[in-house]
Amino acid sequence: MTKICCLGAGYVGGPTCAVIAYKCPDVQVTIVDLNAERIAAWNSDELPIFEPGLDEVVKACRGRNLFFSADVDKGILEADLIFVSVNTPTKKSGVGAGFAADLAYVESATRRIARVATTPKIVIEKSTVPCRTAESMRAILEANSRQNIRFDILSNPEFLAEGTAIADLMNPDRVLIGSLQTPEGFAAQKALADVYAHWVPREKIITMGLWSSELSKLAANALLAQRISSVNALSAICEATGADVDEVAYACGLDSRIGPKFLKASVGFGGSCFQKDILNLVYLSESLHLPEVAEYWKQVVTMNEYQKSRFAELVIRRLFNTITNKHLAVFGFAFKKNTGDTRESPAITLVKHFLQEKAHIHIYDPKVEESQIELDLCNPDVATPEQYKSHVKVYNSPYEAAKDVDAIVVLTEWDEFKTLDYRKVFNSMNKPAFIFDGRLILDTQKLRKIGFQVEVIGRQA
Ligand SMILES: NC(=O)c1ccc[n+]([C@@H]2O[C@H](COP(=O)([O-])OP(=O)(O)OC[C@H]3O[C@@H](n4cnc5c(N)ncnc54)[C@H](O)[C@@H]3O)[C@@H](O)[C@H]2O)c1
Ligand SMILES: O=c1ccn([C@@H]2O[C@H](COP(=O)(O)OP(=O)(O)O[C@H]3O[C@H](CO)[C@@H](O)[C@H](O)[C@H]3O)[C@@H](O)[C@H]2O)c(=O)[nH]1
Repeated sequence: MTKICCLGAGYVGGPTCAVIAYKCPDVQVTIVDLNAERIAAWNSDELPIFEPGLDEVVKACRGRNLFFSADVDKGILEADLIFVSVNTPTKKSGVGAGFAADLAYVESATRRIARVATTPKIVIEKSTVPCRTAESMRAILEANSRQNIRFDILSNPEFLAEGTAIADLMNPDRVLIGSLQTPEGFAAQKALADVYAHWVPREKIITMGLWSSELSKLAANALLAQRISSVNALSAICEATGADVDEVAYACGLDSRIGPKFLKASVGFGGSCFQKDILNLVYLSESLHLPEVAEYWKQVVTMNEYQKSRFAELVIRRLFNTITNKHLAVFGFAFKKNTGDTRESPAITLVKHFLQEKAHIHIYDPKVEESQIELDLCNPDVATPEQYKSHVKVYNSPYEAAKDVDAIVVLTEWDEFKTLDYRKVFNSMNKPAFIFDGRLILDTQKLRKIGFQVEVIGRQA
């Protein structure tokens, strides 16, 4: 029986390896993590992350061929294939601070594999890493291995999006496997391809060299984020001219060369990946002495910041140029719908702007825990604990959150926001009652008929 171990039971390691176990009953999968609390949650009825369909997958194979454990060494010792799916955040200090990926977790995981392994291993980079990281991993493994053990390194970047992770994993557009172009590299590539081939058609499993595979992951995220910044840049032109950004995106998306996906204007993209991976690409370009290339990609992030500030300024301007002591309901705190993840959520930046203006914020999100909101806002970058206590309140219902507020600001595109009883909401609000749709999901005509003052990204009032 093939044995797989995954280092890192996070948003990627958990769902990815759970789906492997689900689709490959003949493979034993053990997901390990240094964080024992997270492992305990994976072994409980309340999984540590919310992802549609994940519960069913985990419950179907946990204890059968899927195991969650804090015993990292045992997982490494027993496995034939080891996924490294640890976090690679943007560096906060030192060389490359604010841009480069912090590879400390990848390195420490690699050193642990080298120290513990007693049999040959195929080590698979699942984390998103800068180009040529596999080379450093190989050097560490070869220099630190106790006996003369063979390690083969593969790059197998993950393309799942949160909120649709299980569907993406069950039916991926492609599975990418990079390896050294040597007979041993090809053999390792085949061993991993055979696992995916349990459910992914062979023609969707594509293979290439290590460096192309590593770079493809950064490139895919950069191209996706670039589309959003492009449509958001157009949204500013629409607001100034009377064009409608949804109509413009629709017209452009019908061109088969452009395609309709990822052209939804918004208050800005969030999530743990886009900004981090573009900054990583910017750093890589600078390191390669390609300043024009670096500047080009950096603009995608600059535009995203501009979009968030632009929206905050719109709210303040429409509320008669001051929101001091006004009450605003923030609908949605997650970075997108169908996830409880708040990493780099635009809501954090928007609330920061509002708190700087001394507004009172009522937050409602169907999936984000109050403790998470406090963690995100109560930090030196956003608000002091006193400010948080006196100016932020988290609610369990959108109706409660909207009571006695001057404005509602929609920041996440949760489906439930489309079908609320807005007459009831309107009646409970201060007048004039404003609603700002940062996700273009609401029926503005209906809202105006009720009496709301409505503002939408990418459309004139
Ligand atoms: N979140 C996504 O949607 C997504 C999608 C594709 C790729 N990625 C990439 O995948 C990687 C992981 O992302 P994530 O969102 O799952 O991160 P995460 O923070 O949710 O999970 C990472 C986990 O790794 C654990 N860890 C760190 N060092 C370890 C070690 N030495 N041994 C065992 N466990 C260790 C941490 O405790 C943590 O639980 C990142 O490189 C990210 O860029 C993320
Ligand atoms: O047309 C769009 C599409 C998305 N977004 C926003 O963009 C952000 C990212 O959304 P999405 O890409 O759907 O979610 P992620 O989970 O961040 O997934 C991205 O990042 C992952 C981590 O690298 C990759 O694996 C995925 O392929 C890539 O889509 C969110 O704030 C969305 O609201 C828009 O504003 N407009």
